Formats: sequence, C-alpha cells, structure tokens
Amino acid sequence: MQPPDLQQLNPILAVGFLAFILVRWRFHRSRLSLPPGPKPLPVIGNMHQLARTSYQWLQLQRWSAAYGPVMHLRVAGRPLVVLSTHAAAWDLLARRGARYSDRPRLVVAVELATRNLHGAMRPYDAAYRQTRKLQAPLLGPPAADRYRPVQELESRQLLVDLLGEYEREGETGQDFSPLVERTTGSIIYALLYGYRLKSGDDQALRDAHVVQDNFSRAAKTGAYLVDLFPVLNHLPRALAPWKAEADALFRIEADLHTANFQKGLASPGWNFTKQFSASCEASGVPTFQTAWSVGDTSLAGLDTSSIALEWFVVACVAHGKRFVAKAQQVLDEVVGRDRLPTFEDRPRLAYIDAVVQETLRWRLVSPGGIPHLTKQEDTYMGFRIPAGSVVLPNYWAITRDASVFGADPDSFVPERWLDADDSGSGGGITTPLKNLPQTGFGFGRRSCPGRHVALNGLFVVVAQLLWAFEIEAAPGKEVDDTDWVDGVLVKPKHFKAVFRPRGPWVRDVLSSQQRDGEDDLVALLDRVAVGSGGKS
Ligand code: HEM
Repeated sequence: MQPPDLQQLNPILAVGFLAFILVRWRFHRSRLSLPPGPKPLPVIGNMHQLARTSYQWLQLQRWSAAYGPVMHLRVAGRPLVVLSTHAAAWDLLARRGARYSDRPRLVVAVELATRNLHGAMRPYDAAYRQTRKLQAPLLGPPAADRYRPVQELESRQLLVDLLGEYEREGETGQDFSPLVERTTGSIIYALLYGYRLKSGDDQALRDAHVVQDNFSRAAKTGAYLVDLFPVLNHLPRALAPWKAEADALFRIEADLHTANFQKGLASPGWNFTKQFSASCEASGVPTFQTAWSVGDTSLAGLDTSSIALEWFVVACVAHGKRFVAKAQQVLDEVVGRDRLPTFEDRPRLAYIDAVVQETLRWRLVSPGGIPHLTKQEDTYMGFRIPAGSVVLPNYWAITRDASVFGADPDSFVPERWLDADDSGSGGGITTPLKNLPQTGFGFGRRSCPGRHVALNGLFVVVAQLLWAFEIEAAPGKEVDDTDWVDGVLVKPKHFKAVFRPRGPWVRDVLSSQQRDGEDDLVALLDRVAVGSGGKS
C-alpha cells in the first residue's frame, strides 16, 4: 500500500493518520515477545535458580545452549537480558552504545559509598563522559607505548625475585602470587603516583585491597535490601543503618585516594597524577574528584593484570606441553640467550602475543561479564528488550563460541590466533595476529580504557618469564585448571609452582642488567614526560 501524500490531506486527517501509524507501531512493538529463557516463578523470578549455583556464568552458558544467544530472566523484579555470542554483545553494547552504556543502580556500593564516583559502575552521565575524555590521552595506545620502559623495569625485577626464591626454596615450589602482585601493582603505582612497591605485602597494596574488598561486599546481590527496593533510601538515617556504613566506606576510600594523590604530586619526575590533574584543573574539575578518578583507575588496574598472569602460570603448569617449548624456541631464535626479550622484539614475537590473547580468552579475569543497563525499550532479533533491562554479556559463553574462535574452545591453543601458514614455523613468527575479537575487556563505550597498558605489560612479562624459566607444578601437587575462587574477578586457587631457570645464562643476564631501580624510575618517567609533552 502506497502512503498517501500528506500535503494533499487536510490537517485533521493528517494528524489522525499519523496517530494511527503510531498506535499500530506501538501495538506491534508491544506484541513482540521477550527473548526466551528459563521459566521464572511469580515474585522471585529466576533468583532461586541463580542463587543455587556458584559459578553463574557456567549455568548461564548451559541455558544459552537451550535458549539461544539472547536470553531473558527476571532477577529482583528486574529484567535481565543475557548475551552469549560476540555478535549479540557487539550489536547491542557497541553498535547501540548510546543506549546500552549505563550501569545498574547500586545504592550502597556506588551511590552512597562512592558518591557515584566509582569508575566502572558509575552512571553513564556527563561527568562520567568528561572523565573518560580526560583519561584518554593517558591510557590510549600512544601513551601506553611510552610506559613500556617502566613495564620492562618491573618485569625484570619479577625475574630477579623469582630467581632469588628458587635459589632459596629450590624444587619445593615458589609462592609466586605475591611476586606477581608486586609487579603489576608497582607498574600501576610507578606510572600513576611515581613510586614503586617493594613487595606483594606493601602497605599501599593492602590499603587498596581493603577498599576493593569493601566494594565487593557492598555490591553483592542481596547484601542490602535497599538495592532491591531503592525507594527505602528515602527513609531517615535512624531507620537506614546502611547510610552510616556507606559513609564509613566513603571515608576510607576518599582517604586512600587523597593520600596517594598528594604522594603523586610530591614524587619526583613525571607521573599520571601530575598530568591528569593539570588537565582536570584546566577543565574545572574539583581536586577531590581528580584524586578519586586517578585512585579509581589504579584500583581497576591492580588485580586484573595479576590475575591474568596467574592464569598464565596455570596454563604453563597444566598445559605447558602444548605451547611452552614452541614459545621458547621462538624466543631463543629471536632474542638469543645474551639479553632479555624487550618490546623491540615484539614484531617478531607474535607467538607470545598469541599466548597472551589465549590466556585472556581461555580463563577470563571476569568470566561472568560486567552488567550494562538500558533505560530505553529496544528490539533485537525480533525480541523486545524492555526499558530498565540489565544487559549482561556472558564473557564465558562468548569466548567458547567455536564458530568464532575455532575448534575446541575449552582448550588452551595459542595457534588459534595465528594464520595457519605461520603457526607451524619454528622461527620468529612475524605475521600479525588474526583478526579475532579481543576478549575480556568488555564492549562499547564502557570497555576497558586500560587495555593497551595491560596488553603491553602482559606481553613483556610473559615473554621474559618464558625466556627465563621452566614453569612446573610443585612436586606432588596437581593443579586443577578449574579450581576457581568465585567473585566478580575470578582467580585460580592459591598454589605454588617451580620457576626453574632454563640455564646459567639467566642469572648472568639478570646480574649484568641490574640497575638501581629508584634512579631508573625517575629517569624513565621523565622520558614519558618528554614523549607526552607533559611537565614533571
Ligand atoms: C588484564 C587486565 C585487565 C582486564 C582483563 C580488564 C577488564 C576490564 C573490564 C571487563 C571492564 C568492564 C568493561 C565493560 O563493562 O564493558 C573494565 C573496565 C575498566 N578498566 Fe580494565 N581491565 C584490565 C586492566 C586495566 C588497567 C591496567 C586499567 C588502568 C590502568 C584499567 C582500567 C579500567 C577502568 C577505568 C574501567 C572502567 C571503564 C568504564 O566503566 O567506563 N583496566 N576493565
């Protein structure tokens, strides 16, 4: 049917016709059904099914096999839409990012305890967008590349620490996690605040962990009734004990960020705090908020990279036969045994980047994904996505999609990231990685802004660890690669591993390259300043 020419109709008829079209369109939309999903019970929805399971992402993946890539559940009275393929997550969270970049409300953990300043979970508003804009020049690829000397410095320190532990403990196995935590934490603190960490037990890390643990506890589903019924927040303080609790959490976090911010401003040499605060000052952002933004960026970068490295160690211990010998052959050919691998070698170490990407895909730091929220109704694949839906990309299911990542997605296979012609070569592998979707860093406007810094850090640490050590399970201790500690971030259960130097050249190279870290740091940071045009 041809639509009538509106200019030829009188105005009343034209308005009537438009109203008819609008009503028909709305009627059609509301007739669209919700995406399929497990049957909810009245009132509690699907809560009982989710509460029964520890590793929710596994249960959601099983359901997606039955219900498809877009599922609907009801949790705490709200629609939950779970996306289980890369295509669905990309279509909604990236392509329609303007509608899908908000976060679900967390009254206690975010609104009260961080006054909506929490980096990852704060609402998608003008203040959030301004922070991302100011962060971009400090976290984008050119800036990330300028930080590489600091990452090389800390990676070399990790090798020295592991070698020292091996010489003390021998074949009984090293407690490597604190050493890895020191490394990734020190990279963050050196860049953001201009000082290094001495151990994995450093006070700075302990203080940060207190804040992270407080947040995890407060954000847990069901921790506070007010998160299920936000209207309760209108109660006076005497009837709302969570308000005083949240104030205490706010003070602890504010004190941490403010103290670190002052330290950053007082440290010698360039650092992120100095450059970021200069740009915030120019944009009229209050100092307190600037301190919080830097502090929050540091919290987001701390455990994520160390957990990824712990999973890399699990891969070496449990599945090393699949890739370690090949990686070491490549390293021996490209780097040799007279020096450590560096970023200069990266164009010829595609296999190492493939190992990093496979680690991030195989064992995600946050397998369950980070929830988004849409405030507007939408339609997708013929289904209705109601306004107010929490939209969860299930990273675990997304990365197990054989049609995207190739056969046997549960196995650790770095070759899936390389072109077939190149993966058999024993020499320096120079082909760029295949254009597979990057995994583990999220989607769209809320995706991780620190990923360039993280990927550089993981590359150099993984290359240097494989160059220096044979990594094995401690004698008599099997490592189960599904021994998870549940949470938003999911790390392997604590275990010891043997880091045996591959030969005497490891000690020789490390001794000949040993320098005074503190002096180095200021010199290295000042080189960052020169590259960024910033002042120290
Ligand atoms: C292996 C390391 C890392 C992983 C796996 C990781 C992963 C993630 C994920 C999944 C998100 C949420 C994305 C979404 O909702 O779509 C995120 C957000 C974020 N990450 Fe990372 N991250 C890592 C390292 C870092 C580093 C090193 C920094 C900072 C230097 C950082 C800073 C942030 C910030 C500030 C956010 C909040 C973004 C927002 O909501 O707008 N991350 N990260």
